[in-house]
Amino acid sequence: MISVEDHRATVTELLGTRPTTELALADCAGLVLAADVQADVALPPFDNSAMDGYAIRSVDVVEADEQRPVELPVAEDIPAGRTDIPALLPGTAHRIMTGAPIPPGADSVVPVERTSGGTDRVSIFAAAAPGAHLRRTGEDVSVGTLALPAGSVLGPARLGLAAAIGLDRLPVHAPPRVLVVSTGTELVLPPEPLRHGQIYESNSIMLHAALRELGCQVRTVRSVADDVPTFLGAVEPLLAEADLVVTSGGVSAGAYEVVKDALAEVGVTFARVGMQPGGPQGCGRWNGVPVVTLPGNPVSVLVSFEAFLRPALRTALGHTEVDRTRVRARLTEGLRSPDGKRQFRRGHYTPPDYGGGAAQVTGVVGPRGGPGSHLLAAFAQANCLIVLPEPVTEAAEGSEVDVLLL
Ligand SMILES: Nc1nc2c(c(=O)[nH]1)N[C@H]1C(S)=C(S)[C@@H](COP(=O)(O)OP(=O)(O)OC[C@H]3O[C@@H](n4cnc5c(N)ncnc54)[C@H](O)[C@@H]3O)O[C@H]1N2
Ligand code: MOO
Repeated sequence: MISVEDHRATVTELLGTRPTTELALADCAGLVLAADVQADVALPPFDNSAMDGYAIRSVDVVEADEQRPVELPVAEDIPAGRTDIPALLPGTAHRIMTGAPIPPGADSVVPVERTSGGTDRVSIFAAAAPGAHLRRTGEDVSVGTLALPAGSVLGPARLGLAAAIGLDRLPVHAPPRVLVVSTGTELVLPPEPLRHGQIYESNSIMLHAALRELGCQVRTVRSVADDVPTFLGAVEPLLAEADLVVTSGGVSAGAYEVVKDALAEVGVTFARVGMQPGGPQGCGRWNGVPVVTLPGNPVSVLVSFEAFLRPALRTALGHTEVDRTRVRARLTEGLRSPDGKRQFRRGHYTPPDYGGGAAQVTGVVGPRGGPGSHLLAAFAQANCLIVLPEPVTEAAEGSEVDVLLL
């Protein structure tokens, strides 16, 4: 039996590091930037108005108040997008909209609410401090500065910044093309009705969702019969277009272990990992393509994904944070775990309540469902995995345990 750490290290090494590619911004969400990005455009690119109102010289309205408004002729109208901007002459105003360039000569903007709102002449009801409601060139980003360092995870704000400085593509660690293959003669797909002995296929849908969350491109083959020639015939032609193959099922000790039977021949190795669920695992290369074989039980599939594939793929994609957030929490009920195996129980974590009189510092966690690896509905109610280390056989109610937040 191999340890969880050893198998995780093997899978991580197998997947390696993804090469760099350039992708359109819309395809970069969740990926990791592969090189520093300098700004060639300042933000804002020009001095502009933060308000709809009137661009003025502050000296022209120092005396203005509600009782004695200052009236100015409105010389120009400057909507956002106007590119020819006439200078402001002393004793005049330009009507201006939010985001429009400040005319040369103006040093302040009076919001429309503090004026009569006129288009020929305007009464200004309040003095304006120099610089009021102006957004200065480069106050957010100046030309030549580092806008985004390599290693940045490209979330909405960072992609927005890249777009704002005029980029339409970014260098990222290329998302792998993952081929997901579910095996099992018992598997059927809707709308086919279930006959006794059949079940609906669900593992490929879980894996697809989990892989998409990491930014992978996913192709699925949803129900391959437990027959070696059928399996090879369905998967081998697709290998050339895959950077990784992930299979489910057919790897334990039965008489019809299609994945094991087909892939042991080509050099994929199979072993038992000291964990529950997810004991039977395999990995290796098939025609040079990395293959990770997961056990078929649905809960085992998703727990194996969390334990091995998620950290390996995040490493491959250039993330520095590859693990789930780990917290300590008090068990709301006692749990048992097999000796010598790391147990991952599905749980529901409630964070500490810092309010009120008796502030708690530790959250609480309770299991969802038993240890059985077929209990998918219980997993669907969970928000965490409770980790009971290999030597632990009992964790009492009220004791502190490690929790991985999903
Ligand atoms: N004699 C032994 N039997 C089993 C052992 C063992 O060590 N000795 N290990 C058990 C453990 S632990 C697991 S996990 C499973 C893993 O078996 P396989 O990887 O060969 O998976 P299958 O037998 O193909 O399927 C297991 C289970 O999951 C259902 N399944 C499979 N694929 C899907 C899918 N795509 N969607 C939904 N459900 C699926 C399948 O119908 C089975 O019920 O072996 C134990 N047995
Ligand atoms: O190890 Mo199996 O994955 O428990 O059900």
